[in-house]
Amino acid sequence: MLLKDQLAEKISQQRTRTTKLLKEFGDVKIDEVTISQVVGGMRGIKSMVTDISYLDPEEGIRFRGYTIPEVMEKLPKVPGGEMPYVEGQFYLLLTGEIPTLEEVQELAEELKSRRALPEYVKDILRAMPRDAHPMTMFTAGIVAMQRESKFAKYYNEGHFNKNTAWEPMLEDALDLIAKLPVLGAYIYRMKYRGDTFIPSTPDLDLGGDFANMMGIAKPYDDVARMYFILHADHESGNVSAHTAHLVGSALSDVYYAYSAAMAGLAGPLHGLANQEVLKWIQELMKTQSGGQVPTQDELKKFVEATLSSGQVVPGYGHAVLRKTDPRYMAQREFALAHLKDDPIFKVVSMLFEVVPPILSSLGKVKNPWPNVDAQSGVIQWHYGVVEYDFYTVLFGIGRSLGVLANLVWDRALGYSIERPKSVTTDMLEEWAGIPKPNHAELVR
Ligand SMILES: CC(=O)SCCNC(=O)CCNC(=O)[C@H](O)C(C)(C)COP(=O)(O)OP(=O)(O)OC[C@H]1O[C@@H](n2cnc3c(N)ncnc32)[C@H](O)[C@@H]1OP(=O)(O)O
Ligand SMILES: O=C([O-])CC(=O)C(=O)O
Repeated sequence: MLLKDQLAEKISQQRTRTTKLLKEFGDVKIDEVTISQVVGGMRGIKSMVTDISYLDPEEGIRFRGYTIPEVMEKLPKVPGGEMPYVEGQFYLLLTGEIPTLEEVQELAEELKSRRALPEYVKDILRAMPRDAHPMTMFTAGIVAMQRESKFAKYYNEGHFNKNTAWEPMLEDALDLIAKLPVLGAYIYRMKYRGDTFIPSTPDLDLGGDFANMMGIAKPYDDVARMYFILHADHESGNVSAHTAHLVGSALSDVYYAYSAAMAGLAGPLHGLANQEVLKWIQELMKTQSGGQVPTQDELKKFVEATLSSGQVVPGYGHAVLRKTDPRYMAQREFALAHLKDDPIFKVVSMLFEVVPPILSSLGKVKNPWPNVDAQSGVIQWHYGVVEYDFYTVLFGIGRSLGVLANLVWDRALGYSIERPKSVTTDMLEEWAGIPKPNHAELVR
């Protein structure tokens, strides 16, 4: 496979760099840590390494050094489509090189041969209560497939070797990336389309086949491609990527690591926010404006009511970004071209004007601007995926591209088991110079 040959070459170059850094410069300091960082979710601590993507707080994500518009322009496009091959994004993330059409098509063919979902996974999904959340089903489906792991087999047969461990990891990553769209579409059609299934079609690329299995006409194939490419990676500290890295660092295979990552993505402060945005807009449209597009004033009141009830405004704010998310802008551009008159898109656009000044006025929100989740659901809704519970599954299909590329590289570079040090509150107080509490004072 062209991908594997190119990757092998990159790995050998990168190993030299990492070995030199560790051997000759291992003691160089790159950060200092404060109490507020330790208590506050390790925000900003430079403690992980990845070359797959990098997030600048002002600019947003770059995939292997390329901005979103560059990726969209440079990756080979699917014939007859507006968007690039999703497979090309995986090629880029894994190797750092923009693939040729031939390289992407070879990878697409390879993935097609790995799509089949084991029957027992379908049985497990069917045995679950139909009202289980789609992310519960998605996560369960992934962990159930762990018995297929080629890495686990290689390890269990005693073949583990730091030089070759990336190869069975790559095998597992290819298998899982190929199967996730099938798993996602199966869950969708089982849960929301009365058990009517559409088989995978071998002549379609990953994004095109996903649209086919979902049963949604063009341009949903391009919507799927755009969605998966944009959600592929967001450097390594976000909850889903970090979880996969952590779990994988124990030499757990791709299935264990990615199902754990999906459990994190299912949290409302992370990936689930895209479902929350649509749910919240639906509530607004039902209760405040009788199904019509609300006025700016109604919108302001609704946002203020959300905040005063102690909830966050979903789709706004970010742990690292300090500007509007370029993934929001890329999807907004698509929406302006394809669904400009959609009433929900009008609300989404009005929120872009109304929410930031309100959040800024609170004086505590570090980023009042929208993130990716504020814009993705409306596009899905427009093309008929109105079951917003499902949106995080879409995110999970896309996120596999970056997270699994990282897991392959983790093994290629022999990264260690992750094990940061925890400290006690007594220790923090001592470092802060706070006198030890006197028992008599505490009782009073
Ligand atoms: C794909 C993704 O995961 S993107 C993020 C998706 N999540 C969301 O959209 C949920 C809404 N947003 C949020 O809850 C937050 O902005 C997060 C979780 C994304 C980031 O959290 P933090 O890094 O802690 O943000 P920040 O430092 O700005 O928080 C400071 C304060 O502002 C509040 N805040 C931040 N964003 C918002 C928001 N959208 N609405 C209301 N309050 C907010 C925080 O809750 C915190 O309040 P507190 O001090 O009373 O606890
Ligand atoms: O970077 C983060 O913390 C959250 C996010 O936007 C993502 O993972 O896509």
